[in-house]
Amino acid sequence: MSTPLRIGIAGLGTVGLGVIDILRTHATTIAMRAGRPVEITAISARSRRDRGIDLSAYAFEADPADLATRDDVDLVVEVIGGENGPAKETVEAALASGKHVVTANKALMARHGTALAALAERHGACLRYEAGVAGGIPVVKALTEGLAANAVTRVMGVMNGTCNYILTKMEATGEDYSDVLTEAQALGYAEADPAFDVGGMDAAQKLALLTIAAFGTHVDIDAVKVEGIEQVTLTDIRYARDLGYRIKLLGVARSGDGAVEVRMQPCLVPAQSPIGQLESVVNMVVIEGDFVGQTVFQGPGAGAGPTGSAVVADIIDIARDIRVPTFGVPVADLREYPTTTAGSPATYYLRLTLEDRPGMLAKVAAALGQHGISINQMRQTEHEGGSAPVLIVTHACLRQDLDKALDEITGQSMCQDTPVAYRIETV
Ligand SMILES: NC(=O)C1=CN([C@@H]2O[C@H](COP(=O)(O)OP(=O)(O)OC[C@H]3O[C@@H](n4cnc5c(N)ncnc54)[C@H](OP(=O)(O)O)[C@@H]3O)[C@@H](O)[C@H]2O)C=CC1
Ligand SMILES: N[C@@H](CCO)C(=O)O
Repeated sequence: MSTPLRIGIAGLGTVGLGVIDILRTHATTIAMRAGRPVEITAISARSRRDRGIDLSAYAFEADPADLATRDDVDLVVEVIGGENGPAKETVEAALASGKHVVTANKALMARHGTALAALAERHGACLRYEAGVAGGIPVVKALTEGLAANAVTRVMGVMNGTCNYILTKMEATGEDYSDVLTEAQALGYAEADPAFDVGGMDAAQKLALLTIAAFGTHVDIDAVKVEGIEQVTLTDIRYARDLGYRIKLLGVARSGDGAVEVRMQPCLVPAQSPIGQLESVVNMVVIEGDFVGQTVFQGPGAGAGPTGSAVVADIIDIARDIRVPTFGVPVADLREYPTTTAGSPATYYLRLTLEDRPGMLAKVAAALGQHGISINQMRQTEHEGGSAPVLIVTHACLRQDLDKALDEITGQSMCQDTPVAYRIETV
């Protein structure tokens, strides 16, 4: 029998327990695929409370950094979470001891990934993070292996299951935003602090990781333009639907003009497009390469099973001694490439709540026209009291010009509410 790969699991929450379940359920198959047994030897969590399964066969470490340096651990699974603190200390301790690390922690990887990858390289260890990007979808592997022949031109997608769950459930049931968020938390989809989900940062971290692997560049997570879904209302979800669109928290990274444009924001996409049809916790990542064209990856983006599946796949690769650099190329070969938030031209959806008096629409059209923005569609919906809700779809324009026009409209006190503007993305 070949030497087992011995695993220490730091974190026994949704993902940690999912990993243990898969390693136990498929122990025989995994051993055949990995070419050797994969055995859990040690675990760590904050408390030793009952987790509904028998964990007595494994050594327990109260401090996950101690687990990381145990002699009977060859590979550490870090599923604690957080960009610093115990997660970072555990991963650093493991890599510095030459132990492999598999993590689901995109916050850690987006902030410190290249430094950690360099540490792994120095100590001859592997650092993998498939589960950190789009849950169960093997999209990191697709970029760093399956599509390695290509120059990537664009990566985009829906990468936060919690947000897609909220947006689609609100649309289907009319339920309140906060009630649906509570459901997503109960299902184990949300981050420990769900503000990372609904504020867009969780998805932005995933997009940053894909950008590094796709374009071979360093990415400063703080330079990524991030907007969340907290301000998205059922009213806009329904109006967008009436116009043939759905609102998605969409991430886009594209190269051009000597920079990479990276942004994560709520956008309208055609309702009939593959991204427009995504329901519930499902994620989708679209990768475009110069030789392959467009490839589309779809699957569950969160939850114990899908995320555990990605963690275990990384473990199996390491057990097989497959050594792919963390971001597809050695850290020294990653380029400095500016990240731009300038944004390419796009059409926009606008909702304005105008005062219901003569000449208002003409003033709006004039303000848009003065900034070179022409109107493609305009629809006035039912009047409410003294206000007249107006929906506008523009022709392609730059966001900075639109913002100037909206400032002018707001400055002239024509609107009773702050104007709503969402980019309409070509997908
Ligand atoms: N949930 C999901 O669907 C997905 C999560 N991820 C990522 O996976 C990681 C884990 O997420 P998830 O499982 O949901 O998180 P949970 O909050 O469910 O679990 C976190 C675990 O870490 C343990 N922990 C926290 N602090 C310490 C510490 N100081 N020492 C030891 N253990 C500690 C907790 O212990 P205790 O239980 O005792 O409190 C808990 O078991 C995160 O990085 C997350 O972003 C990635 C993809 C999907
Ligand atoms: N909170 C994340 C987990 C998966 O990374 C989500 O909802 O997508």
